[in-house]
Amino acid sequence: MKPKSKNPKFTRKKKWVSEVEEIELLESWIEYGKPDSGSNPLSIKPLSKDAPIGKLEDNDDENSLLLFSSYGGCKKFVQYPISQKTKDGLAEGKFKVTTDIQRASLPHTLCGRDILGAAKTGSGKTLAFIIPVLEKLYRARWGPEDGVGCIIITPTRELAGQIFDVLNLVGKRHGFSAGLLIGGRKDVEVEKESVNDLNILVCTPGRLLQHMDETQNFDCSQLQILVLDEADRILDVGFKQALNAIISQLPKKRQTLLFSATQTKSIQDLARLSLKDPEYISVHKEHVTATPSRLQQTAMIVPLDQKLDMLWSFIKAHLNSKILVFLSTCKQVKFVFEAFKKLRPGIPLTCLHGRMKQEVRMVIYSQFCEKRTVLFSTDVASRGLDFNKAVDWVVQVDCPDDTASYIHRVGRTARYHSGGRSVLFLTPSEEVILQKLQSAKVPVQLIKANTKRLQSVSGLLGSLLVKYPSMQALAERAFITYLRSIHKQRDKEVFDVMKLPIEEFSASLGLPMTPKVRFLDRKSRAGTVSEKAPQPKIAVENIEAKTSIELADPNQSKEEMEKAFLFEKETEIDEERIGAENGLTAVPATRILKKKKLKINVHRPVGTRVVFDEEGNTLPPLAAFANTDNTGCGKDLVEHDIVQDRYEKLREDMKNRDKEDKELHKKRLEKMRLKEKMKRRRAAEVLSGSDDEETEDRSTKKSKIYFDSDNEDGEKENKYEPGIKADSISLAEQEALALNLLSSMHS
Ligand SMILES: Nc1ncnc2c1ncn2[C@@H]1O[C@H](COP(=O)(O)OP(=O)(O)OP(=O)(O)O)[C@@H](O)[C@H]1O
Repeated sequence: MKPKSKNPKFTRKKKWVSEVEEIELLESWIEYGKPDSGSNPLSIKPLSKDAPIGKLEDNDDENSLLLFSSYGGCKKFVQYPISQKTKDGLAEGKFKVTTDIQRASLPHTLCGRDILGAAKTGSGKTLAFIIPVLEKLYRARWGPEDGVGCIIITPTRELAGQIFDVLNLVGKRHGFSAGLLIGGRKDVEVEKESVNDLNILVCTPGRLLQHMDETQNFDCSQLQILVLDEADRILDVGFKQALNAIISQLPKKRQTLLFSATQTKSIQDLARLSLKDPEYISVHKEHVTATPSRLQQTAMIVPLDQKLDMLWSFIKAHLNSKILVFLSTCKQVKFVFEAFKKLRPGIPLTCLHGRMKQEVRMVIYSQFCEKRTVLFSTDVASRGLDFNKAVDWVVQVDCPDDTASYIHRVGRTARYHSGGRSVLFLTPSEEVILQKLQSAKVPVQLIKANTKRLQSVSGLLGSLLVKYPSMQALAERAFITYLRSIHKQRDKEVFDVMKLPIEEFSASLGLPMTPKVRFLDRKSRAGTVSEKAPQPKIAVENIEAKTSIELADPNQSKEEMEKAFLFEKETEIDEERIGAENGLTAVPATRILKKKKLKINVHRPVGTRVVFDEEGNTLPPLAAFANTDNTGCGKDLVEHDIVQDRYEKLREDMKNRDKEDKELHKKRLEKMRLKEKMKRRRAAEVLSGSDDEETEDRSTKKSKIYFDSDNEDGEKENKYEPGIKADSISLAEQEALALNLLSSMHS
């Protein structure tokens, strides 16, 4: 029974389901459930006695309809007891055959039951909740004057936009009004005026709460159905407060649908949502893997300081692919995007992160849907997004927070019936996550990268940082935010900031000095690290500032390049080896961190202060940083040497680059001059054609014409030899002069 509206505005005036439509609806049900002869056609009995009867919620004051829960076997949408309007919408969207999750959940959701739906990424969960939403309101004869009947909550704005599009497509034959309420849009005031007239809200938690708090008369008291897409994320701590506040304002009597590829089963979460006997529908159970079977997943061990080299080389080897690259922080995304853009890999690059303006985010999202590019992104693009044309590769440069995050990230490829590939870069200390993935039924193959094809970019990044001072700040922020993100990770078994080669990492970003990270005592850190695990020691001296990058062989085919780069030698996940390495890391990292009170200074990198030694020479500030204990003189020197060394290399590199630039400039000038000369000669020939007899005067005339066109004031001046009047020398003389100049430049 539809709840009675307290608000006079919401009294039902119009019947939205006409008699004819109602009969059509019933006929479609009758078609699949033979009614007993002579029985009331509105009370349909199940086909078999064993099949459970799901009592459809009273959709009409007079009639109570029955629906079979055993519709699970129907493969085509046209066979379902849904309205013709929804069927038409589905047909227009070219949705004919149901997917597993749709087939498994629709019989329950259409009966009005609460469900927790779990199915692999890209398996069609969106339609699995859009259809019952439309049907619920349709059967309740919901109309514009009834206000908000459904709320769909989703964690990101892009995903909300995507769901809104599907809703518009499938529900366009219905008369419901729907609105997209997401943050970052300026028109919140306009939204406030119309939000009460909307029937279906697709929103992010923040914006919905804003309306609940600020919009006058905002009324959800008649809500019929609530959907949480990416439910586990919405129920996560990040959204906890907002969600609790939202739920407290919704009526308890409603249908609630939770969907995700990684579903929550926490009793607390379910209690928070006041679910009523929810059905747990998981199509995972029947599958061997938790990820799509068409997804080829690989992982590589890459030392932290070689990650950018690896990423660069990967991109260069896959220039014809659509690649989605995940990094852990906005600053990293910004830095890698800006730096790689300047280095021009030969494929368009874009980036997406939460700090961007919403309009820009939307443009980038739709660009990536259309074009073959590389998109650097934070986890803002990790859930739900269905990039139109298939993503070929998902590259996880930084390790995901947990297995759920991994599943969602790789789920951006291999969607519906298409295939895809993914690669995960793991630092040696993060290798343990592979075990966790395996136990979560995620089949990842550990492969070895072909290091012969690895192209180093750290030297180039160093030069970029010198050339573009703003890049230096970006690199510092990328460095610091990455370390902070690792420090903040909950799973200390996988993430241990103490195990990271910090100096080398800083150098790999092109930073001449390591920005200050306030670890407590560095000396004790060194001690703890050596106790725990062997580090990939890559000497700073070895990171050569290379000034050029090899270009990928254009004659090589795409497949060849990819194979050569990645699959030098593939190995299965070696459980014993992981176990052995785990043995080395037996000391729980949390304890060490607690004792040391790790603090990372974000605001004041040491690199901004100049320190002088006793003789007045400038010392790199890192030397001061190294001097954390009174007796650490030797260490200071080592630190100093390393930094000095790096400085020298950078300086040398810059000198070489300057030389190259000058040469280039010279050549360019030379070309210009030759062009000018040719122009003059041509002008001279034109003039000589009109008067062959003239010689002396002609040359004057010609130069006059030439110089007049160059100088609007009519002032004649020789471009190359100031002080010599152009019309005082002949053309032959001018040419000789130019040749002389050129030859002197060459020498
Ligand atoms: N029945 C269907 N017939 C044809 N295509 C479908 C059907 N259901 C879904 N799709 C298509 O499959 C793709 C993935 O669907 P959807 O985005 O709903 O997946 P999802 O399960 O929600 O994924 P994620 O877990 O990543 O959010 C979309 O392009 C969608 O159009």
